[in-house]
Amino acid sequence: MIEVKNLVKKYGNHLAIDHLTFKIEKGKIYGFLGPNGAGKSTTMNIMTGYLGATEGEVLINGHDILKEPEEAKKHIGYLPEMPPLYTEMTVQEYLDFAAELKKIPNNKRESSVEEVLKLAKLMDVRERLIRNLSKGYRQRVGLAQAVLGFPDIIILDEPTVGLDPKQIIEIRELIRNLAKKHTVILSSHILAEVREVCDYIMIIAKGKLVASDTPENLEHLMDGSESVEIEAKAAPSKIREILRPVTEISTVKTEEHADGTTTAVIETKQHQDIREKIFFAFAGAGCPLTMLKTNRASLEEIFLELTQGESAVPEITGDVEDMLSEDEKEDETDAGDL
Ligand SMILES: Nc1ncnc2c1ncn2[C@@H]1O[C@H](COP(=O)(O)OP(=O)(O)OP(=O)(O)O)[C@@H](O)[C@H]1O
Repeated sequence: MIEVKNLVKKYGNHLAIDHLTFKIEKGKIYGFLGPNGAGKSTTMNIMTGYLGATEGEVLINGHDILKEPEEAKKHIGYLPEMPPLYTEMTVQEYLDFAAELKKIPNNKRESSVEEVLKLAKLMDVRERLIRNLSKGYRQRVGLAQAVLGFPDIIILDEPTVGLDPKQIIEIRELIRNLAKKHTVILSSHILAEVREVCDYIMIIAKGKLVASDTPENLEHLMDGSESVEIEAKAAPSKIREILRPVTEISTVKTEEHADGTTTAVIETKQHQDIREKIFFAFAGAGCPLTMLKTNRASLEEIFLELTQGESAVPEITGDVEDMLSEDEKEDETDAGDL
């Protein structure tokens, strides 16, 4: 569906995209995750034909975005980071105009615009001038424009920026609904958002793809990312002896405590679940286990590890309210005012 091959973008001497290669398959929600300045917007701008690449190739359903832009762009709807809205137009006028630009056939324009007005919950403001809308509503207008004509691929650069918590939930719902029929690619510096919405995450740091997988697999990705921690009433040597028959174990690190207990961090060779085996080994030896738990690296830890040294880290809370930046919180107060 989309193939990005060896993409390089230099701004002067600054290497913003450093040999990016990836494929996007049909019918999933993909998330570009990375700190500010990682190269997400640049990649999206190149993929949608807004920006030329220094090197490399982008194929959209087999069409080169630079060599056959018209054919390639037919398949894409794009919400850029700063949507170029004509603020002196009403919402309706702007979407009619966008439908014309997208070459939606005359007899389908009205119904197509009507459909996206409903979808983006813009019916009540359709006659308002865009300049009088709050940031949240403007974002919806940009989204409606991206979805207009229902292209196969919908690319959204930071789609929830500037929205209030209720709107964020609504837009996420909308994205999930879109994904039933379309391929959606969105970028975000908010980890919780990407984790919640996306089937597949691509982590970008300093213009490089540092990881790409499902959220679940990413959590298994890092070496030693899964380990079992136990505490038992025994000396370290006894614990090692009890664990010896469990062949899946690769390393055991022990720490002895003054109360006669020992904690041990046990790692396996291939992330196998060995909790039951550990339990029965200790039970068989008549040695009381006082604690047994799995330590898995969270996606937050993986993100930080992979993007270490970047200027900023993602917001990592799961709570929508907490996800708002200070600017966005200010917006929140007037988001309902239109
Ligand atoms: N027009 C430009 N001229 C020079 N440098 C640029 C330009 N646009 C982007 N950059 C630089 O390229 C790098 C990647 O920027 P980009 O906007 O793609 O990152 P991003 O991941 O989208 O970040 P953000 O979330 O802050 O938008 C950054 O270092 C940025 O400063």
